[in-house]
Amino acid sequence: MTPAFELEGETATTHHTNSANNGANDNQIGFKSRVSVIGSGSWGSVAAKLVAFNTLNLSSFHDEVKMWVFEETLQSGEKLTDAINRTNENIKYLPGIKLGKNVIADPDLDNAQEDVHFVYGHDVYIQLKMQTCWFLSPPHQFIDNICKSLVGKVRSDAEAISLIKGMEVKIEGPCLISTYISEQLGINCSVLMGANLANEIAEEKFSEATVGYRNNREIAEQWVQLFTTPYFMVTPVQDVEGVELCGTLKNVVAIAAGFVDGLDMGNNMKAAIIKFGLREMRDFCKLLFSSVKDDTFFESCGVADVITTCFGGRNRKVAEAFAKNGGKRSFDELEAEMLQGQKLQGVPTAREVYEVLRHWGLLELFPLFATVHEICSGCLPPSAIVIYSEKKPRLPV
Ligand SMILES: NC(=O)C1=CN([C@@H]2O[C@H](COP(=O)(O)OP(=O)(O)OC[C@H]3O[C@@H](n4cnc5c(N)ncnc54)[C@H](O)[C@@H]3O)[C@@H](O)[C@H]2O)C=CC1
Ligand SMILES: O=C(CO)COP(=O)(O)O
Repeated sequence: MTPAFELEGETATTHHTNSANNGANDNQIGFKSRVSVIGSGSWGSVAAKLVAFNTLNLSSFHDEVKMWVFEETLQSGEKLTDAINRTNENIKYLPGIKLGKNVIADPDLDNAQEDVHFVYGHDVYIQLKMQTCWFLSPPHQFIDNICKSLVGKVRSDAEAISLIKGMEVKIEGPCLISTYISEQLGINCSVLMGANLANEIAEEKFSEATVGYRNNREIAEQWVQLFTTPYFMVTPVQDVEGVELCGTLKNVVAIAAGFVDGLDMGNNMKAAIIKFGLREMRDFCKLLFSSVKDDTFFESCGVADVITTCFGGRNRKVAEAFAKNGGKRSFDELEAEMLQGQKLQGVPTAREVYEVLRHWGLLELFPLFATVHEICSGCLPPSAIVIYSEKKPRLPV
């Protein structure tokens, strides 16, 4: 389509009204959606790269992708945001990878929704439902503060997608991050999960992912379009809870796999852990949401993510070191030393799952999940991943 209308220096995609009937034909104006990425860790940066590649080619989106950065000062004295904008690389969390010139790092969360006035100011019919798209990718322990600082600032028809693997535990029970975002910001929130080790996708090695959506297939298709590249294949699944819980719970299984590696117990044992883990993932999901579909476990967000994280993820790696040290060095210490600012999700998730299960009196039914937390918190030695008390097998066999 020939661009015919200039707005603030940018071309819109459809027809313009003349000044005499300004307003009368406003509903013919197509607006471009703007994408903001909230979070700039290794995965947030890769996600920005994927999306920025697509916004350049999709006429319905603004080229620019703003990426909110939790500001920090690098050892050189330079601010991380300045370094990203100077080099077009996230030199701390994803060094060596160009993000795309249209990715703009910004430390001010308010700027992530700056087009609100732009859109209201022109009082137009919104052709695209997804006028402002967000996706949120900070580690889950930080989402609370981020949402609080966004409350009341996000337009209600914005669409969000969460890439966060984790969950919130409230007094009344567990709460999915996507639900939490929806409740806090009053917007719809889909999820994207999958076997997605960030460093591999950054190097454009092939990977699959799953978009979990609630009921709007059209929105899901837009997310698929925004993320899909020749090396990143995205499948929509109408099971937001199943997709998100798979992404969340597999990190606990990966910690167990790391213990097995640290204890040099072999690949067969690790495969057993993966099997037990998948079973507990399924049971936990169904306990929380009977709507969760069996097929979801066979998508990238399910078995594929468990496998890749149990073999190549950070949770596995740090848990291996923890077991090798006989549990004498804490996860916090090892995480700081080995990951240099990157964050593990498996340890806090294991604690959260444990709290939920204890609250419901169901710990006995989830021996793998329970044992992982008890080891992480120092109540049991790493070897308890197989042998619990009195040398009885703790795993369900
Ligand atoms: N890295 C990966 O391979 C993948 C990660 N994920 C998920 O993506 C989410 C984000 O993880 P990553 O991008 O890997 O992060 P990361 O672990 O690489 O980096 C840590 C991030 O936390 C931020 N941060 C530190 N303190 C903060 C604070 N007080 N408030 C807000 N942010 C703060 C840092 O700026 C940095 O962006 C997690 O839920 C993770 O499970 C999902 C798929 C792949
Ligand atoms: O979620 C991930 C891969 O899909 C990343 O896992 P780790 O955080 O263990 O690296």
